[in-house]
Amino acid sequence: MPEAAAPARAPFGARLAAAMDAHGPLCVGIDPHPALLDAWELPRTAEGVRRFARTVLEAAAGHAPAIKPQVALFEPYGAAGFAVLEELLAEAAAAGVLTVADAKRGDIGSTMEAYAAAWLGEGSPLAADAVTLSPYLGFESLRPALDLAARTGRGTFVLALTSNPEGRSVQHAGGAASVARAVAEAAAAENARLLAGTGTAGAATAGPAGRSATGSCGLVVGATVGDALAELGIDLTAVRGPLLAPGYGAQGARAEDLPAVFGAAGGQVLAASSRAILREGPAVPALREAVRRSAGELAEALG
Ligand SMILES: O=C(O)c1cc(=O)[nH]c(=O)n1[C@@H]1O[C@H](COP(=O)(O)O)[C@@H](O)[C@H]1O
Repeated sequence: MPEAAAPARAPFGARLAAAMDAHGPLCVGIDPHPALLDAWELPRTAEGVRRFARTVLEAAAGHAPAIKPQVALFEPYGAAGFAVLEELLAEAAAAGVLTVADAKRGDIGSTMEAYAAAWLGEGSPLAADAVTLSPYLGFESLRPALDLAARTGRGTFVLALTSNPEGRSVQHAGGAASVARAVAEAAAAENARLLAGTGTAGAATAGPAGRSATGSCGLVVGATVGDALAELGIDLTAVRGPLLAPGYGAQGARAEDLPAVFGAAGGQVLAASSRAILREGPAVPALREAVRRSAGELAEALG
């Protein structure tokens, strides 16, 4: 797979920190569930998904630092669905909104190279600012994506403690030496390496405490995980990277719950919300109001 020359793009960690300073800690999920398309009186087709995604982007632009399209909900439309995703990523870039492709990729290293090229590679039509990754084939199996992200100024969010209750059975395994803790420590090592290096994968910023030196290797830590961090002895401030926190909104976590969950790492949190906002559509003003309300309560809770 040919790789185009690396661009003059600031590292993802620094770009996200700046965007969060400007617009707060909300990532708007774009999850075009069939039931939401019905509620918005849109067809269950790629064209329906296109109109849905454009509407959400219009409501979010200027009011949230990032959007997170859920790739699974574009996939059922095949090539036409991926074409809509490509358009959305390009339109978000033009609107100055960062994109997190929620693809949860993870495979053996040689295959991971191809996933990395698709979601993080220069010139790829599906390249986003960051992609979600699953580390359950071993954190180092993600190396091709981590390295390509560093070269292209893009980022990764690696699943550590997911928002669903079933996640515990794998992520808490090992007790004091839990799987989740190993993932967090590997991300911390990655960011330490990148921040000490050439400056291509993270950068010092003047943001609030917790974002003062933000690497480009983030973690996914659900807003619903309760006291799991204390229970497992995980220090997320040591990760020095952004924390994507789904579970806020439709899955039950409230903004006021976040300080207790994340403690001193609150400044690193980018809370993701999809259905709780999307249910307010299809009118752009109502959606925008939901975005502003969520962004406001998150900013107040996280400081
Ligand atoms: O990686 C994710 O974003 C993710 C990780 C996780 O632990 N839990 C989780 O809900 N998500 C995603 O975040 C979104 C949550 O959607 P809502 O529950 O509608 O806000 C979905 O697209 C999920 O796939």
